[in-house]
Amino acid sequence: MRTLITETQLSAGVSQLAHEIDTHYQGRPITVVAVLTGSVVLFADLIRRLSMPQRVGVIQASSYRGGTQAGELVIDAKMLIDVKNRDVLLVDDIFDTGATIAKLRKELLSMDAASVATAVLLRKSRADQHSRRPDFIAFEIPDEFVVGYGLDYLDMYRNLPYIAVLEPDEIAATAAEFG
Ligand SMILES: O=P(O)(O)OC[C@H]1O[C@H](OP(=O)(O)OP(=O)(O)O)[C@H](O)[C@@H]1O
Ligand code: HPA
Repeated sequence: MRTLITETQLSAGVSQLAHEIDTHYQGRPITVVAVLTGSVVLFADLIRRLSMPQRVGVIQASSYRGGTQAGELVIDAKMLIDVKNRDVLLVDDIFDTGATIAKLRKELLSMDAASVATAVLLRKSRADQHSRRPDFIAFEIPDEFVVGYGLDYLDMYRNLPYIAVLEPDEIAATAAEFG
């Protein structure tokens, strides 16, 4: 595993992300929505650095079940709190193809959220992305499969305190052992 972003760099990046979000909202109350499962580590760190009044909620979206390529995107909003007429900040760990963020944003707007802004820890640089960029991005990264700080392969590695690239032989070894 090759470390891409250290624990110290993550902490500084999340603080900077929170600062940009604070500057944008100027103390206005927001509803922060975590995209389960990958954003849980970022979410816990981010909301404690934001200074405006917050309601917090969760929504589940999953498309990488068991693989490193996106499949069908399934959204489960059963646990989501009411977002009608609220300014929503949607928080996810990674913007890869961008499909998850794009679909969730539409979903929240269809629930009559007053506004939906998006914040991600990582944005992958790849050619075939949804055109709307996240509003707040902590780190731009190359197009490699990464794990740690909430990001998984086969639900493993979410607990790592840093972001690492999982090389193809490690992907195969993980699948053989835990798949
Ligand atoms: O930009 P995209 O190509 O849509 O990819 C990004 C999404 O993929 C991952 O979720 P995943 O489907 O793996 O579910 P998980 O959060 O439960 O790991 C990640 O947490 C993002 O939500
Ligand atoms: O690079 C990634 N790693 C883990 N999960 C992901 N979901 C989209 N891209 C990634």
